Amino acid sequence: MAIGFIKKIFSFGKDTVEEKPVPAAEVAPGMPAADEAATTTSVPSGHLPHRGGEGAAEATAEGDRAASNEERAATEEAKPGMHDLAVPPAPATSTPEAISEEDSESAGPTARENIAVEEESAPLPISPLAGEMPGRAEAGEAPIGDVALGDGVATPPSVPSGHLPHEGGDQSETEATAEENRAAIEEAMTGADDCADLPEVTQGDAPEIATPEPEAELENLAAPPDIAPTEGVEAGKESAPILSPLVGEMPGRAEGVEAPENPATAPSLPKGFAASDQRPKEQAPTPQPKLSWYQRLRRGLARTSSQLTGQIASLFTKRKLDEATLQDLEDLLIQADLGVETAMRITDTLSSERYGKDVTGEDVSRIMAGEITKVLAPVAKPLELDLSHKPHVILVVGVNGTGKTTTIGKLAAKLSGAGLKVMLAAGDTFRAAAIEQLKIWAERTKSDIVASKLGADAAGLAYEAYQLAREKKSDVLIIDTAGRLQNKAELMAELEKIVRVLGKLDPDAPHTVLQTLDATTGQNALQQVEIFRNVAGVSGLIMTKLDGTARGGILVAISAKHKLPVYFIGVGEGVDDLEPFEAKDFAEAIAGVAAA
Ligand SMILES: Nc1nc2c(ncn2[C@@H]2O[C@H](COP(=O)(O)OP(=O)(O)OP(=O)(O)O)[C@@H](O)[C@H]2O)c(=O)[nH]1
Repeated sequence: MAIGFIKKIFSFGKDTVEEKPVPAAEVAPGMPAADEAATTTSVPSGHLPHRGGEGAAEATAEGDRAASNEERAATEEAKPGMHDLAVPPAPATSTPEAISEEDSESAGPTARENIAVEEESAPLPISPLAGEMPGRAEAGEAPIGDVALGDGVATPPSVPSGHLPHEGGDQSETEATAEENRAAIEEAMTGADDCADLPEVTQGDAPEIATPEPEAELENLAAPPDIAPTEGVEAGKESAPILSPLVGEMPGRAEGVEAPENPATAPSLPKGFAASDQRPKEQAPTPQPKLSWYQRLRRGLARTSSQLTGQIASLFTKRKLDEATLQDLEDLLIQADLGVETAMRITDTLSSERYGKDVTGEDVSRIMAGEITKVLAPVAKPLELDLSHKPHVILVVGVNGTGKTTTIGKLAAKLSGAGLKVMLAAGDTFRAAAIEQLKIWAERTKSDIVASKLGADAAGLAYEAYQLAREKKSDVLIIDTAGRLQNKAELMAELEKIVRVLGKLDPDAPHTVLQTLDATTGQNALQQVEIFRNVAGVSGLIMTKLDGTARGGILVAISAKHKLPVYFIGVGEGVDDLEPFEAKDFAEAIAGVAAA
């Protein structure tokens, strides 16, 4: 094997490629020959992630999600081993280092037998949806760890958007087929705009349970023979045949009552009359052109900026700049989540330029945009991939619903679109819909996928996925994780374990730990970063949902405090709605000044 080879540093998002020699010692076990590493395709955009963090702040509960996370803990307790899954046609494994101590029970070779690897565009089976899975229900039903994927739990037709329900509901038998289920999820994942306002399915929404077709079973995941019927699910019950009503019972066909032949036919007018129809003609709706990502960003931040500019304008009406005004301005900026540090930067600059003089709202906005840009510019960095790792491992972490799975899909699309070999690992083993969602993303983006069943050990899955990605010579492995509140100690410990287990295969892995932040969150996001950074070594951020009613100011406060790279921003649910983070664009959008 060649010792000296070229380590290619790929910057993903911006800029270009940098080459530097790598000492042989850096080559991970199982690494391919140097020439293999060097032949990888170029990727869009440069910066090395940094890891680690300072002391964690005390966490606070995030009300409405707390209950479901407690259930997750219960699910965790009750989840079965992975050995009850059927063996997939897995490639031969060379386990470079055995997992020992407390990790061995989950990440050892037995776990390997239970992982399903699906090649790109293989037909996928349908799995039950998140909220309908036992162990996820609000009512605290017992988890059914033994239920393999493919035990179809269908989406009720009213399930909104790509974010499938987290909460459970009553279960009932339906005629839904696996295909319908899958179609519903796919539709939900694409119908961003249409679904944005739909309510989340709650416990009372009675999700439906589909009777799975035998062929719809996962080819490599089988239900164990001793599967117990879960509460609310009547296993093996035959569905009643659908009977059409008798003719006499049909509306308008009751005995002796014949429906008018054609009620819609207008009577013919006598000679000398003419029919006129004054009703407004129905206009075919003109399709709205999709806004550019920048327009969506500005629209998303409009609430923050218009509130700020409105308040600033009224503060500076016919007033000379004095101490009291500066103090009022500082308060406004802090209320907009910008953080004390940035608020003081802005007031200091304003004071040094205009103290004792007349000041307009526009003056303030201009200075504000400039100072925010200065805070954000150092963190607006491309996501750098070191493809000599083969694979570069990206672990995606964050609180529930912050957009991890969706962001992984978007990243995979960019990477595989650039010719890289991508593997996804469905490490969110708590939520069936998350597994299904990731499978769909894998299919769409022509990525390989490693998935296991609901309730499987996430650290074991991550370990197996890493080994398989090495064997298949994937360029990038992206590992999804279950969403968790930052104040749930046991779930955070599980995340720590995933990181530790990956480190057994390569001490530098995971090479990037990405945290997704929901832009609509506000102040809590600061604390999320603090805790996840300490537990999982977050090395970079992606802020999602900046197209919604975003409170983007918090990203400024986070950047000022943590100085973590912000790689991308999410501006929609579609596959292309992920943009490299640009400090100036973002600052101008918050300050409400026109792009220069
Ligand atoms: N508008 C908008 N919606 C987004 C964006 N990113 C994700 N979403 C939506 O947010 C919801 C949650 O996204 P997921 O990707 O399921 O979030 P998650 O973090 O994986 O969720 P858990 O698995 O519960 O932890 C879905 O409806 C997504 O379509 C974005 O940039 N803009």
